Amino acid sequence: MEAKKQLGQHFLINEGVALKITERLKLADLIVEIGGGKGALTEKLKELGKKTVVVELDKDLLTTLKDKISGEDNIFLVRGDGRFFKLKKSAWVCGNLPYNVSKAIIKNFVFQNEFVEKMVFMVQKEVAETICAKTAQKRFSKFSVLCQLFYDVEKLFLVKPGSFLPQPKVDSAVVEFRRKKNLPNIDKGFFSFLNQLFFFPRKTVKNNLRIPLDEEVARKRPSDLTIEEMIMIWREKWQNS
Ligand SMILES: C[S@@+](CC[C@H](N)C(=O)[O-])C[C@H]1O[C@@H](n2cnc3c(N)ncnc32)[C@H](O)[C@@H]1O
Repeated sequence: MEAKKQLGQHFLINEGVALKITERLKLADLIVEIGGGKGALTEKLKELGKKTVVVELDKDLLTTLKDKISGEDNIFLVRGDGRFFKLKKSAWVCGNLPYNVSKAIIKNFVFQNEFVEKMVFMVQKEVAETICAKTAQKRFSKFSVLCQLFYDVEKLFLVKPGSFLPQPKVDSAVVEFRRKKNLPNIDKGFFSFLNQLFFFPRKTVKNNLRIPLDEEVARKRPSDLTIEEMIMIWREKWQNS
């Protein structure tokens, strides 16, 4: 079966990488893997002996996967879309994500943080850098903020194109998300505020928000603010404006 480009199918052929990913999941009770593919990661998850749900969008691959895990009581295959998959109980989430929708999949689980203590994802190297970027760094963006609001994030290691078949044109990296002990006290309104704050990322905070602000803050770009400063502006200025 040919790999489907539109589904970001680059299958892992480096067992060492699969092992390094699953090692981070040893303490999970329930694991959800997004994009099972031909089962490179699923097979290593099988060895952990944890209850595992594998979500795969491509029904042809589900047939391949079913053969690989036959006789396993602990592994459940589901045809589904990682961008919309809803958790009903607490789980640790992992996956070698399809590049084109990796951000949408990550957002889906970030917004279900009450169920997800840990996530380990392989993504394009630049996406990993965006996830982990800090205030004022080149890649610090709205997506970095979304990832770091509820999670401490860490880039674990790089993976070269030769670890996949077919080979992608870009490098990959594995990132870990660990839920923070103290979650920020925000509600849905904060996300509308964030959209407005980053509406024109290159413009100033003042231009984006159009509310009275301290002069020093007003002149900054959105990406020059820390997450704590964003929350403070939202609470003290935006909600009262
Ligand atoms: C990069 S491959 C990884 C496959 C396998 N886990 C591995 O490591 O070899 C990504 C997998 O995600 C699947 N996929 C693509 N879009 C998806 C989506 N929206 N939801 C769930 N799976 C998806 C693809 O069919 C493919 O099997």
